[in-house]
Amino acid sequence: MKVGIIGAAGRMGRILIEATIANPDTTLAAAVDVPGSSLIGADAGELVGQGHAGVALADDLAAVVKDADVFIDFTVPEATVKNIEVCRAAGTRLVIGTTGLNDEQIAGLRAASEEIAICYAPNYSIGVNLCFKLLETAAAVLQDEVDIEVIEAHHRHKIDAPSGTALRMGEVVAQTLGRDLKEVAVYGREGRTGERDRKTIGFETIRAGDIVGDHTVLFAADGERVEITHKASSRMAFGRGAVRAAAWLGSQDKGLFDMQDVLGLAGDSAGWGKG
Ligand SMILES: NC(=O)C1=CN([C@@H]2O[C@H](COP(=O)(O)OP(=O)(O)OC[C@H]3O[C@@H](n4cnc5c(N)ncnc54)[C@H](OP(=O)(O)O)[C@@H]3O)[C@@H](O)[C@H]2O)C=CC1
Ligand SMILES: O=C(O)C1=N[C@H](C(=O)O)C[C@H](O)C1
Repeated sequence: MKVGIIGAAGRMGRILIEATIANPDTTLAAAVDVPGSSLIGADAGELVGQGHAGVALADDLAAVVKDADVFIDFTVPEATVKNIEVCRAAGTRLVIGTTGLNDEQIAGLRAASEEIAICYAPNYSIGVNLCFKLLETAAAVLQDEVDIEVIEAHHRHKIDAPSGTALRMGEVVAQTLGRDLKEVAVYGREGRTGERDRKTIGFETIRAGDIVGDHTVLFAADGERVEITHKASSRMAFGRGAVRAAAWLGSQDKGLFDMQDVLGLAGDSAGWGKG
């Protein structure tokens, strides 16, 4: 499968180049970053210390969109929205890891997936996707007898909060409990808050240092607590998963999928394509 990387000079982009080169099912065919970057024209393989790959970093997706079967986009929402349109016009598949898209941007993505195959997931690590299933079980068993809080920690460079993964964890729990996350979410607390309402789902965000990505969902009852925690110690956990998704997406013509589909875990869960 010929794979192109968008946001190739970024933290995840570099990892994705490495992961694409390392995966026996994928070949690096294109790499794109933002116009004006001093790295435009550099060889993508050399950029990540993997030797010459014969793929020069481009600054215009439209110019290289036909070079790959699937593109992987880990950039910013505004760029992702434009990239979706370029891929839609070219009929090229897209794996999206960018988080922080608003409802309107997600609606656009959903519309594009009627013409091309799109995989969109807030977290491509296998461990986090397993946690989504564990959260369904925990919420179904503990039901309305617990207070639920989602706690996440990331590096100081992260620009969106809460993380896409934390929001998805909240959605999975809320959907299992028959609640609407938009109505019950509480984002941080300050001042005289009053007693906690058991129906709410709280989110706490930490931004510090070089934390790759930690997520905990806390279910607290009177007398006991359950915590489901995932800690990423390397971005390669996300990179390997996203490249696996790209290889999988190659056999799809159109539709909206997420990492649960790639791993065969999709069912009643609250994936992007399901809600
Ligand atoms: N789903 C998942 O598993 C994961 C998702 N993420 C998400 O991925 C996204 C990127 O994260 P990260 O790699 O840390 O961020 P970075 O800022 O390190 O990388 C983003 C890259 O995209 C580039 N870029 C910006 N605009 C464009 C454009 N129009 N065309 C091409 N490239 C562009 C940036 O260039 P410049 O810096 O010059 O603006 C930068 O090189 C975030 O939304 C993050 O939350 C991260 C990890 C895992
Ligand atoms: O920005 C990051 O770094 C990450 N973002 C994703 C998110 O917002 O959930 C996934 C991962 O935790 C790393």
